[in-house]
Amino acid sequence: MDPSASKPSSGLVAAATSASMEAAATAVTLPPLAKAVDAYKTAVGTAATVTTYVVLARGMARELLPHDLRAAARWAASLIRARLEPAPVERRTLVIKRFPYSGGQLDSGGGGGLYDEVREYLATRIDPHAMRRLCLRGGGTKKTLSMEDGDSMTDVFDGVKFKWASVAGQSSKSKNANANGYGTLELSFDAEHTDMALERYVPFITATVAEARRMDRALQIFMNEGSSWHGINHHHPATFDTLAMDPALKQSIVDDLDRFLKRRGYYRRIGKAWKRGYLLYGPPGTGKSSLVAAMANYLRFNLYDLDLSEVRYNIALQRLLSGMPNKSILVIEDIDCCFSTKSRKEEDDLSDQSRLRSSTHSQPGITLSGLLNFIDGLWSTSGEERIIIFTTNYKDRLDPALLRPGRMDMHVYMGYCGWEAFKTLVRNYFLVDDHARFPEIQQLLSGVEVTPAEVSEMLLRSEDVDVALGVLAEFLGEKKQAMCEGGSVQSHQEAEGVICDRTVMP
Ligand SMILES: Nc1ncnc2c1ncn2[C@@H]1O[C@H](COP(=O)(O)OP(=O)(O)OP(=O)(O)O)[C@@H](O)[C@H]1O
Repeated sequence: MDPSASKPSSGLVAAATSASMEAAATAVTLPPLAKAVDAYKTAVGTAATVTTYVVLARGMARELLPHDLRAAARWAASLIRARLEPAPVERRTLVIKRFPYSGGQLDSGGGGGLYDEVREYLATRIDPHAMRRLCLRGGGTKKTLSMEDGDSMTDVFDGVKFKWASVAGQSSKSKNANANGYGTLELSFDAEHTDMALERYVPFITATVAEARRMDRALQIFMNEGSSWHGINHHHPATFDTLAMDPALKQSIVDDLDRFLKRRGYYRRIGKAWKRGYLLYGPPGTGKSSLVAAMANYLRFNLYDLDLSEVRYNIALQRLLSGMPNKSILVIEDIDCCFSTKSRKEEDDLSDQSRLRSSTHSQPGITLSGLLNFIDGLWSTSGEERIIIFTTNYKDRLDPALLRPGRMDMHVYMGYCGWEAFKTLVRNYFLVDDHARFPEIQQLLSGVEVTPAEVSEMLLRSEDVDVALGVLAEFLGEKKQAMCEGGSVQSHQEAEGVICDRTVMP
């Protein structure tokens, strides 16, 4: 056989083989775009087929199924759809209007009204970075941010979103310039949170603003004239930082106050009046008045400094005490000097008739039992969150009725200047924590009775710490000498103050 005769056929075979190889190569190297196009074509084809079937099925159903059956199917389909689709959330909106005071003046100066309270509250919640436009108002150091009319912001309370919108007033209705201010604040929220908005969120705003205003206000000290109080601004600079006393004692007072403030619910539950009594005792110049001022500054409570020598009748005392608001401190200084030495027992032994006389206008004079009864009785129930402080230089002269447990909850001894108190004073006056003369002064302090007031006076003699400490060392040396010559031996048991908590606060 001629080998050439088989050539063409082998050429065809070769050509066919190479074509199939090319096709195979093309299939292997098909680019992703081409694959996507193929997939798209397949999908379109499938969709067209499905659509055709649906149209056919609907046509057949229309032809074959009776009208009632079709209506039932439609109803079932809509029911399923309603179940699957989330229901539109119902919203509620509270409109808070800015009402004018009588005489057309707007309620705008923070003087009251829910509108102002909400504005003040929102000023603390606004995120300046999240708002495109903001209003800045106020002057001096007090500036507040608020939303522009037409803007809105979201506040989250207890995990729930509350949306606030500022809506412009309708100034076009009136030519009156004041009308520009009749804007409203609108609070919107999901309907299911209506109770929360009204019963918790809005009261929370009101309480937050009231507290912020209280912390912001200037403190006042009231003094009694007759049966009324007269207040002046109270700028006593004493704070717990500046008070020179044993750090542990100081901390225990601060902790006690903090606990007291948090205990509204607790006092209600146990059926006790929400008040706390402190008896501060110790020699003159040890800082009792300074501690009272520090407590007032810490709590931001106004002080009511009661001068009992000004009060002649129990009825006047009752009027004064009833006139004290919540969150205030009643101070009676030198309580040992306020009453005659007549003991509570003797007072209790008085006949009914004499007691009646002592509580009427016919017999002037305030009795200790009258004061205590009123503080424990009516006064306790007519207000909340009140502190009573008695001070004395002579605790041993006090009537036992004042000292019995439950009356003055905490007894605080303000003692002579010890080492820690001295270091606080030097830090306050010279901003130094250590000095070459400290060891010498520490030694001297351990042997003399010197009050923080005396030490303060010496430190004030010079602005130069070296000179002032030299003056103090000399003063302490002289005191020590005088005491040695007088043969007095110092007991410094209470040098830095001792605390005696009569009723342990749970
Ligand atoms: N513990 C203290 N810490 C800081 N300063 C004090 C302290 N004690 C006294 N001082 C200084 O002495 C001055 C008088 O003190 P303060 O009136 O507080 O003492 P007091 O114990 O209330 O005296 P008195 O019993 O005479 O009323 C204060 O203004 C203060 O400058």
